[in-house]
Amino acid sequence: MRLIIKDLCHRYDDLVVLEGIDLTVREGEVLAVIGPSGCGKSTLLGIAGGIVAPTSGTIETAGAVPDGCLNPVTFIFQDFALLPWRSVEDNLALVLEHHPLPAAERRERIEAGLRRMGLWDFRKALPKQLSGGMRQRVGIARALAVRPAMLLLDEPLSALDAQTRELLMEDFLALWQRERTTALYVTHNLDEALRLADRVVVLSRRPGRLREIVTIEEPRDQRLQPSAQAHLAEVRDRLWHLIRAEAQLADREIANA
Ligand SMILES: Nc1ncnc2c1ncn2[C@@H]1O[C@H](COP(=O)(O)OP(=O)(O)OP(=O)(O)O)[C@@H](O)[C@H]1O
Repeated sequence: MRLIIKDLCHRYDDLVVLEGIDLTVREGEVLAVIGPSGCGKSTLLGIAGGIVAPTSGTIETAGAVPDGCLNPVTFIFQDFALLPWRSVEDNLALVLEHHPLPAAERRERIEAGLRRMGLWDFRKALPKQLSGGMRQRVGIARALAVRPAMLLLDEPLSALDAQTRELLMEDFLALWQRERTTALYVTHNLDEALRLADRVVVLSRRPGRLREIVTIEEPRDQRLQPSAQAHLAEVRDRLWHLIRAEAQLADREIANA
């Protein structure tokens, strides 16, 4: 599935948050969105997922959805958004509850999701009994249980320590290798963007406008190899300069206000 955003603007009362965004998330790509704090990244994601109605502009989806897709556009959140009183398997069951599925298929989807994320042995555990990384794995397994056509990820690794983040990045890489699910991935972390994304969108300071789109040419599975490092370091520098310039301008605007 692809997502086509045209001339999108959004404001909360008098606060203009996004302006003139034209953007296509292509079929099967991982598009990372970075930008200074408060520039409207989460708002853009909320609009893409239909939970925030834009002030103006259009959002369309196009293209095929996977067989058995129950919810084409599915979120993965930073805080995992699990129900604390439900076991791991019941958190997965939750997203299937309102769909008329045969019991066997329901069980199969839950088991497949749990096994895929290495959670089968923890299916009876409550979220509080799991580490942060495991909880986010439950969040990912739950998202996958509906066989989404597009994932919307709002800083999914930012609540995790560096080591766990690394492991979860490997999980995402394996996921995208296997399923090529289209993804819009909001992050503050340049290393995550460089590791996971096909393209990186840089938003300006608020109101967020499209500042630049940078393509990362290296195949994802080769980005840790020494031969890729020089070019990735260049891309990183470029992204960092863009972000830093925007953040500095935002600071100056606040100082002069
Ligand atoms: N529901 C809301 N009502 C009013 N203002 C809001 C609302 N949601 C967000 N904002 C404001 O809109 C601006 C953009 O918020 P948003 O969360 O989209 O930015 P962001 O780029 O994701 O921020 P961060 O990088 O800090 O996570 C911020 O100034 C925020 O305070």
